Amino acid sequence: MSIHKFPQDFKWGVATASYQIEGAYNEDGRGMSIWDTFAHTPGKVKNGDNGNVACDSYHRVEEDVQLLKDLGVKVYRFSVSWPRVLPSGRGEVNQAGLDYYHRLVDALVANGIEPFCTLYHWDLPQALQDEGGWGSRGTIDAFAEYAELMFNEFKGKIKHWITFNEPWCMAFLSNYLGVHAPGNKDLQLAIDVSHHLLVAHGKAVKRFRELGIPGEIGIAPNTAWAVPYRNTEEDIEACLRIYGWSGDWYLDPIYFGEYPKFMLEWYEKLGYKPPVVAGDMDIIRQPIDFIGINYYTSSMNRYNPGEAGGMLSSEAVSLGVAKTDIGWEIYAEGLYQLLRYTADKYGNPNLYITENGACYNDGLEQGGRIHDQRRIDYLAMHLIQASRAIEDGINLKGYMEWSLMDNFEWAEGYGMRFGLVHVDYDTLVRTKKDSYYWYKGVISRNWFER
Ligand SMILES: OC[C@@H]1[C@@H](O)[C@H](O)[C@@H](O)c2nc(CNc3ccccc3)cn21
Repeated sequence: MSIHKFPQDFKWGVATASYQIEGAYNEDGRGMSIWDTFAHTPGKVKNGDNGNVACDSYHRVEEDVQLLKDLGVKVYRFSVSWPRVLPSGRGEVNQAGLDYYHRLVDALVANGIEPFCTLYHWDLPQALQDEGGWGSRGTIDAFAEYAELMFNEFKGKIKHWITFNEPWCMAFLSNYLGVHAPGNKDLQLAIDVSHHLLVAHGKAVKRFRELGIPGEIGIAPNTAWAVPYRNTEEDIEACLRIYGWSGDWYLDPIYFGEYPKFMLEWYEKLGYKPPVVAGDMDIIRQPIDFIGINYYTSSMNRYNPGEAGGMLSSEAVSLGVAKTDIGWEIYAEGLYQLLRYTADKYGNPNLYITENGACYNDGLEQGGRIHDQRRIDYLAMHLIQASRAIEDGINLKGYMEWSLMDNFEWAEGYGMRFGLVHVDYDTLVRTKKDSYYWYKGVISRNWFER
């Protein structure tokens, strides 16, 4: 057994997202989002689930903040529903929507919890999608205006801002693979979306600086680590393309002002390229204060130019390790390798683990307890790697576990549970799981033994 310690000022937290927990999808002036449209479309989400009610967090601010206070977190990462504050995506503000986030932020601050605000966690106003969504350059300025509204409204209250959660999901999962809203399957569109969101990110960061908003701003790519099947150039390059796809493709323009050459050449070989307009790359490369790392799993990849290798000629093969209940392989070493790679490539910037967690669908036992020992084991394994990274000089500043509570798991619906707190979706009763108490202990001690 060893002791795993963390710095005194380490920011322990948990994360959620608006569409996954709020509900109240058609209340108090909220506009429709692309996820309302997608989830209401038969066949898109398992069991026909949707976020109409979700965890009803819109009506349970005090109850949920009490869960956060009891847990002892220093920060709470949540996202804002853009159509709740701007029902049409731009123009008329919905004051009731802003009031909800003021209630949440004021309750957090009153309980000594720092709000960590994600501006965009996938719920684009449907009105903007009707004009082309992220495939249209018009959405760039709409986002910049939305961001400016939120910066001014919460100036001094919210001091940690994330522009986008997982650009790869916004672009490729949603517009090339078609798994998420709006469900397109068009590679050039996905490349266009990637570029437009990067320009939107840059414009928002630029306004953040120009407005003199106190605090820090960053972005949270979902960076998948990949292990080469064989130590060959072909398999190593197949791995480079995997995390180049979801990480470097977004972080290189921000840190270096240009897309990664090896990925550009790959796409151009297939006949695709980003729709760069003069001046775009200078906007994108606004300096940011941190990178958010969302890490869950890794893959083992090998070169395969055939169908199994897909668009990147990179085929995933099993790591031969245990999987969580959603089928993702458990590979904690991948978290360390990803942190190392990111620190080495981008000049050891401040990093937060903005998401890390596990899907285990343990249910209520006799006596109302939920014994999710597998989640505790998963978290411990990954926190060991986080502590190792800090000891190796990586500027890891915090860890936000996904997620505070079970919630709407996108195309999987409510069948996949990631929460430290169990939610009964019939009664909406919250029940703390064993992992909640374990994580509470880690936070209070700032170390753990394993
Ligand atoms: O799937 C768990 C969470 C999800 O609930 C969060 O909203 C999202 O930010 C999130 N990202 C990942 C990793 N990337 C990913 C997302 C969707 C499908 C496959 C992988 C996992 N998660």
